[in-house]
Amino acid sequence: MFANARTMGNDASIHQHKLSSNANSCRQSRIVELSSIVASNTLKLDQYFASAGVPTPSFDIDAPVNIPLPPDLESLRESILDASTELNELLLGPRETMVDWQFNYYVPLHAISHYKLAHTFPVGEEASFEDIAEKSGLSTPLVRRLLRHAIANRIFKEVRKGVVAHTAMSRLLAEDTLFQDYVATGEDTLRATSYTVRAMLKYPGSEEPGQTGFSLGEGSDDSFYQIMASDPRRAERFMNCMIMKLQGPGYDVEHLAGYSLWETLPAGSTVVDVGGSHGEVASAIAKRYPSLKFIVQDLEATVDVHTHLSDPLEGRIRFMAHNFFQPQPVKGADAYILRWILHNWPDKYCLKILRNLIPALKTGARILINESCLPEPNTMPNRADRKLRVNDTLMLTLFNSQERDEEEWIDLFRRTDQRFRFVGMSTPEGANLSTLEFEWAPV
Ligand SMILES: C[S@@+](CC[C@H](N)C(=O)[O-])C[C@H]1O[C@@H](n2cnc3c(N)ncnc32)[C@H](O)[C@@H]1O
Repeated sequence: MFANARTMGNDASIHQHKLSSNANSCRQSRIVELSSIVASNTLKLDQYFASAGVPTPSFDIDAPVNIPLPPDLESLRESILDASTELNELLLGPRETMVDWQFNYYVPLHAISHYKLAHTFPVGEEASFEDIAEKSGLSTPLVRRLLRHAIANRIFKEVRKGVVAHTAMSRLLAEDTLFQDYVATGEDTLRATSYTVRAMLKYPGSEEPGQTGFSLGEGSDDSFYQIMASDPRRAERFMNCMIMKLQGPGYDVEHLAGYSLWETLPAGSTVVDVGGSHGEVASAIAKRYPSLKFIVQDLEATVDVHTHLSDPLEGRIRFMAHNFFQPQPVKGADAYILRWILHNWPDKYCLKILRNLIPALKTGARILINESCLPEPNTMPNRADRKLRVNDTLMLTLFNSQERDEEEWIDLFRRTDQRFRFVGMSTPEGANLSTLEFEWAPV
């Protein structure tokens, strides 16, 4: 009887195999389709690495921390990442995909950051858990547990039992100060994240920057910027974290400097960059268009320290302290830029910022918004879409603000004043930010 059952079982599995082979010969399953995308595109990348003499990706201490690729191959890399993520999640299945078993990934990272564990021995050398414990003041068992969690994520490696060495990732933690600040800031962001729904419950529908997950997590009614202003080191850490996040071609100011409006402006035109920070955008446009003049406005504390410009730009770029919640003092300029300003503010405050421009606007003046523009559903590769949605929720957590789609941007201007005319939107190849152009058209 047992023998029969075994035979039946074998027959059944053979039958099942035949069925799935037949199905596959009719139509490839999604997982096979994805694995083919991964295989063929990875082969192309590997051929490029070999022909360009670029090392293939690795976590060795000397490995490049970014993968340097020309734009056409960058899109190939994205397609591999998208396909392999989908394949991974299909094979995990719905339940395991949603169960975030890495929810405390940041505990070892924060411990490494606080106790400077990556600094306890030089890159290229080895250290025992005991050595690291002695230098950090933590106990050996705690160091072992925390580092083995990190090691499972390729941060350090255990070269022999009880002895660790650096990988490319632990090297970043040891040597890259921007990256160190990025990790340290993650602690603030995680706390704020875990308070987001609590803030929504406590302040339903709030558009106040002091009623966010961030503020609630801090036990404060102050906004993110007020809290940062009270702690200069924390503010610097956050700024470094932003600099790190924005490295790479997607956020390059050259995308905005290449915008079509600049070449149509008459010689001597004035462009105002509202909240223009260090003047990077103004400098990039000024270098390409020597006949344009710029005024960069920001809060007093920011503009004071950023007055060093290269000679040819001196005289064409002027810095001015201006709070954009006050009426715009530069009247009759040809264009006003707001790059990455409005996504930090809920609609209620965006309306105030935009209405403060109106008394200064001459007929035909252009307002350029340079911001993320959320895509229509199902129009963007999944990884890029996830990044945008992560940022949108982060805006909620930190500011009670949001990222917006094209319709929402147009609607924001319509609600500000019906006399704004939408001219158009463009997103250059490879840019993470879109430019939306509006014209002041009172008649
Ligand atoms: C996300 S940054 C964008 C900076 C710059 N536009 C860019 O694209 O790199 C926001 C800027 O708004 C400035 N800012 C914040 N509140 C402001 C206010 N009330 N008035 C003027 N500038 C302000 C900040 O100092 C900061 O430089």
